[in-house]
Amino acid sequence: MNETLAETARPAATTLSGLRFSKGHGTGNDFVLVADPEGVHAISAEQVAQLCDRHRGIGGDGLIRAVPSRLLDEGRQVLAENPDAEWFMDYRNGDGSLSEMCGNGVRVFVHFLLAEGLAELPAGGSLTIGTRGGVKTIVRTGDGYAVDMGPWEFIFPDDAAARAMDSLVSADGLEVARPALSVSMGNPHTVVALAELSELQDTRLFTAPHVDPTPANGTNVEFVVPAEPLVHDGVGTVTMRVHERGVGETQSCGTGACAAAVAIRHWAGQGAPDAWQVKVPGGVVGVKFFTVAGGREHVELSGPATIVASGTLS
Ligand SMILES: N[C@@H](CCC[C@H](N)C(=O)O)C(=O)O
Repeated sequence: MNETLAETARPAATTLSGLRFSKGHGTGNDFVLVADPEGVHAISAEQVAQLCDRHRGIGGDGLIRAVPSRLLDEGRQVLAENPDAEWFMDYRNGDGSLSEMCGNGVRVFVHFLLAEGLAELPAGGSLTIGTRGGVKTIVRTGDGYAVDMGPWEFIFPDDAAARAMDSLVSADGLEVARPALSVSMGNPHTVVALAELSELQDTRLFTAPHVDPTPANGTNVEFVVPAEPLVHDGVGTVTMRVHERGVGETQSCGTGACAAAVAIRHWAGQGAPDAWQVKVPGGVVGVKFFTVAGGREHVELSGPATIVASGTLS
């Protein structure tokens, strides 16, 4: 199991029997969702792995527990930053490991809170939630939600602005190791550019790509092919496949799409657009760069969110 983030002290694992759950996805990145308004369901890493098992469980790339921020140590830190962040997205990867952030998960989480009547998001309004990657603000869009994901950063910052690449990635199906750039969206990503869609198809992601050097807490690896031409009507387009830390290949990764847009824009240089569409096996997500008060650049991720089923664990 991926030991990425320190576990804080938690109560003994909950009994799963009788627990209500929903199943949802954002562009095919799928999650088991559990509402825990009393903060009494400390679902352990092992239980998450059981529930996310695609043959013996419900199946999912990760599990999201909705818990009031005031009932979690990490949540209380978030409340100090923003007292409006009533709900905390307690996210775990399918293998039970913690991650700081999940971009598709945030949209599905908000959709779940609304469906369960736990929060309100009136048209024109916004909802603020807590995550291990900080406070996120969400608004509705025509076909889903847009999330202010906050700022991005280079993971290996030395001279990064001047440098195109900082690591080498090898994967089954790629004959030689490829140069890559590592970007943090709260969680770690390593973006590898490929020249052709056929090369992207031939890359095999059953096993984790090898990244050298690997970011300290492991990394999610995005393989991207820029469109030709790259920009159409002011919007850049990129096609992406991803191998996620703690999961394996997934149909989509929201934070990965943001990291891919950061890397491609960096490689494209001056004049590259601030609006991107990222095509993933499970659909399309939008990424935009914008400047907030104080001059810092933030990334917005947009896309759909769907709840497909709800039930009770036996
Ligand atoms: N699929 C997510 C990212 C989930 C976490 C990731 N596997 C990690 O360990 O950082 C997304 O949509 O961002």
